Amino acid sequence: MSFTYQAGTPFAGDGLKDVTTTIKDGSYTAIIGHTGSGKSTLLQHLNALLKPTTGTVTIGDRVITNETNNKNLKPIRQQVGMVFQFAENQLFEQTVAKDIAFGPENFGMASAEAEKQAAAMVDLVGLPQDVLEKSPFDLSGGQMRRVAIAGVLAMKPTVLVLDEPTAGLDPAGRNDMMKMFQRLHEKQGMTIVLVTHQMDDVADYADHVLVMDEGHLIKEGTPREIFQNEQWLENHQLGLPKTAAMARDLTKQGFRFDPLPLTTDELADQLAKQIGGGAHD
Ligand SMILES: Nc1ncnc2c1ncn2[C@@H]1O[C@H](COP(=O)(O)OP(=O)(O)OP(=O)(O)O)[C@@H](O)[C@H]1O
Repeated sequence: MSFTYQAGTPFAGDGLKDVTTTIKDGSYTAIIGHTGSGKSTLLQHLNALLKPTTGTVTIGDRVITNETNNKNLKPIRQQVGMVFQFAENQLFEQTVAKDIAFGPENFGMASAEAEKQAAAMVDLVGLPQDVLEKSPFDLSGGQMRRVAIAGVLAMKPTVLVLDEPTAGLDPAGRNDMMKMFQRLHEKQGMTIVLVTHQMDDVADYADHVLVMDEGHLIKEGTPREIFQNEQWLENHQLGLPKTAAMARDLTKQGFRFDPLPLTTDELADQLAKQIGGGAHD
């Protein structure tokens, strides 16, 4: 598919060009690429917020083209939950419970049922029950973002699409949030699609990676395949995960790594072997 912003006007601009790919059910897919490469534009096609200018997007058994009627898109919006950058900016209700219940109620769920659902979602995102009656605006930034995510999860999506979900959080908050998505992926079998500039998160969590550049999908594969060629990454303004960069630096001191470790566990294992067992003895 291809997508042109403001197609047919003098302001037309390419967003995506000839992108062909499949995001598998149950996968944890990361989308990387430098600023303006088309990541957010691609995400918005995953729940038909944008429709392809040419070509098709197939979500489950629904085929979206430029001609698809907006009326037919509601089930897709329920199935594919979208967490935008700085999702907390979209909170607006008087209480956390009402904010989380807003989506399900809008989709026809009875109010009492939706509030029960809100209580369950607060648990799922790791917030205490007493936030339910608070104003979302009295919470910390990290808590507000969790409330926004709870509102998306309340729709019971099978796919969770995340656009830089940890931007602006401190390291501990980032780590907690990434662990939360990992739990949803592992325990509930959710398909996760993550746009990120954090190569460490790609190495730690993703099983598949799409690399975007100037609206094109220029490479896809496992994290190991994507991170195997540092020069190629540099040419596309991308870096190595910190662990891999550290291992590469250690090769200058005589250490040998094959393959280059992508996670701290892999680095520790390979180092232990080379320094006589180390902590593993
Ligand atoms: N609403 C818009 N109208 C016109 N052009 C747009 C619009 N949004 C994005 N674009 C253009 O489409 C291209 C892809 O942008 P997109 O936001 O998808 O990139 P991105 O990879 O998500 O960038 P970032 O990492 O900065 O979020 C860019 O050239 C951008 O300028």
